[in-house]
Amino acid sequence: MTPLPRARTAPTHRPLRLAVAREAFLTAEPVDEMSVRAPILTSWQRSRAFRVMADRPDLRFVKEPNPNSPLMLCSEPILKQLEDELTDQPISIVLTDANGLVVDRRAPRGQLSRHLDHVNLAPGFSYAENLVGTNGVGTALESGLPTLVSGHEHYAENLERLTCAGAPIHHPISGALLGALDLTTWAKEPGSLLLTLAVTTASSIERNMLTQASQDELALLREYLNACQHAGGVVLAISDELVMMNDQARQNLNPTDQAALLGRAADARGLGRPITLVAELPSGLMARMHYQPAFLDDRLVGGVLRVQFSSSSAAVESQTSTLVPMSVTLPGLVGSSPVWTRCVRSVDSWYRRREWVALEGEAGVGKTALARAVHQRQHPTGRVVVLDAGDPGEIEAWLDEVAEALAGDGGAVILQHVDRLDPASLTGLVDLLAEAAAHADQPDHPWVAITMATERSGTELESQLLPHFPHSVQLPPLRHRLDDLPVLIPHLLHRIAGPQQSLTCSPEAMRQLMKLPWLGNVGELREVLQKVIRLRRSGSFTVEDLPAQCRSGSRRQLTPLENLERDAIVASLIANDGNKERAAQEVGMSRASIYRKIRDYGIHVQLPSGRHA
Ligand SMILES: Nc1ncnc2c1ncn2[C@@H]1O[C@H](COP(=O)(O)OP(=O)(O)OP(=O)(O)O)[C@@H](O)[C@H]1O
Repeated sequence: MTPLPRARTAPTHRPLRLAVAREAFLTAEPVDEMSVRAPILTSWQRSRAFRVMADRPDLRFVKEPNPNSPLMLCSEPILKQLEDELTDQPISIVLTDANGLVVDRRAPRGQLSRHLDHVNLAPGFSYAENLVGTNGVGTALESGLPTLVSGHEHYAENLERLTCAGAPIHHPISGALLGALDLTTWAKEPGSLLLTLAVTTASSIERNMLTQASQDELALLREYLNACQHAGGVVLAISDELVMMNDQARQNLNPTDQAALLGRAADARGLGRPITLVAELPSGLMARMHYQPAFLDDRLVGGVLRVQFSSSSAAVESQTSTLVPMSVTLPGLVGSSPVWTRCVRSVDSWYRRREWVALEGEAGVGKTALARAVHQRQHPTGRVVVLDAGDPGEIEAWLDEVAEALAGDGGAVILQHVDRLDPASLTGLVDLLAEAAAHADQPDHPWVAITMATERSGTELESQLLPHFPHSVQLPPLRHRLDDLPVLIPHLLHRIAGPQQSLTCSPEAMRQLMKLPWLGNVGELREVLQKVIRLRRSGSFTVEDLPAQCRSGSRRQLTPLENLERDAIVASLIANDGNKERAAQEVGMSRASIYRKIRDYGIHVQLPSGRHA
């Protein structure tokens, strides 16, 4: 049984002082800390950081609970017994999943039940702390500890008539947080024993799960060991609660690739049939994954993923360097994620061979910065001419500038946004490049790089311009290399505010920034940090210092493969004018899955028609 921390079990019995303290907190006045228990004050601070509105909490319907989830099935007999024991007591039993979604509620008919309906403490609604603020369910889940929240300790005004005792439920083997068991009664009722009862009930559910889980997991373990012995190579096994990974996977794959594989395995885990998937991992390895479901009798208990690596050029290149690309340090640029490092290394080696390069990618990913930096690494004071085809002004004059730059002595010429040129101007540029390409191997001739967006198939650009560029490199969007944020943020703060600045990013702000999609990439990150610096120039900035657009978004950080999937869904929604059914078909998932993923990934798409999908 989980021990009860005393501070969480002894609510203040001074409701008036507590109400005054809460009022002071909500109006940003100094709070008498003697009136509020420390865990409650900490939770209020989190609620404020989450922007919960105390007078209007976000009591939203999220989804119908799944009655067949392992948590629900294992809890059922325990909840039934408790319900029988509590007959006629004004106590409601609430079960939630790990996200605070209420999956079961049992309450005696009458006033309490009606009040719970009124405050949406009902199946399908979420009581997560980031939506509702301090409460027995959300705060127990957020802190991972049994928590009693009574009357005015609730952050939301409309919960102050209640006392809630929440106890987290953990998986008995993996220790993963599965949900919370909450007992709710009127605030005027004594609540001290409620928390003890909540904790013992949560423990009974965990014990019940252990009995069930050991059978399921033994069945999965058998399949996993079988695959390790007979298939060799990288093997993973995954169930709802458990992940197993053999030594081959741990020793040969870097953590980002491991996370990507686990993300893909997690996607496949609900499938009852075998499938084979091919995907490029963040390091560039091409992985061929064979997923085999595992059953105990007729019940799906998980699946085993066997992984082979194909000999694509990227894979071979990566494998020869123990799967992690070697890093190249470039002036003014930072980043150590394998995808970014691989691009840097490639462009740098082509530059050193004086071979021209086309850099592709979304706005702000660093195409121009990378082309400039590889040149400056070799020639710190060398000539760099950057000409923007996206804003050429008078086109004849722009082409003259290009001709002059190409005729110059050595150096680098970077032509930005060439995909934005109209066909006639593109032909003019192609003629100039064709002439320059004839001398490209001479040492005093400039090295040329072009930048462009990724979509280009079937265009004149592809047929006329790209043949002059023996190499193309696709720069990854920032959301596919979020592990670079911890180095990018201090670097950009330093660049924006100069070496004197002492501003740092707090861990909680970093966690929030890692959850955002960064559609404008490093350029957008730079703008966000510029705004932060305008308001704060020293200390550590928090979520509250971030611009409003950065405070919402998906609740968790997505894995690299989840990010790829998110992008595919967004592209498909746009291509299908927001029709979710057609988009689901196109990306090969069920209608229910696409709805779930749109919600999980926090997707909001503005269609060209101006509508939102
Ligand atoms: N790895 C990096 N390290 C440090 N700064 C970076 C990095 N990548 C990009 N930046 C910075 O981000 C900003 C945007 O980069 P850049 O202009 O090169 O993007 P781009 O891909 O050429 O964008 P666009 O297509 O919109 O012109 C620049 O200020 C650049 O210095």
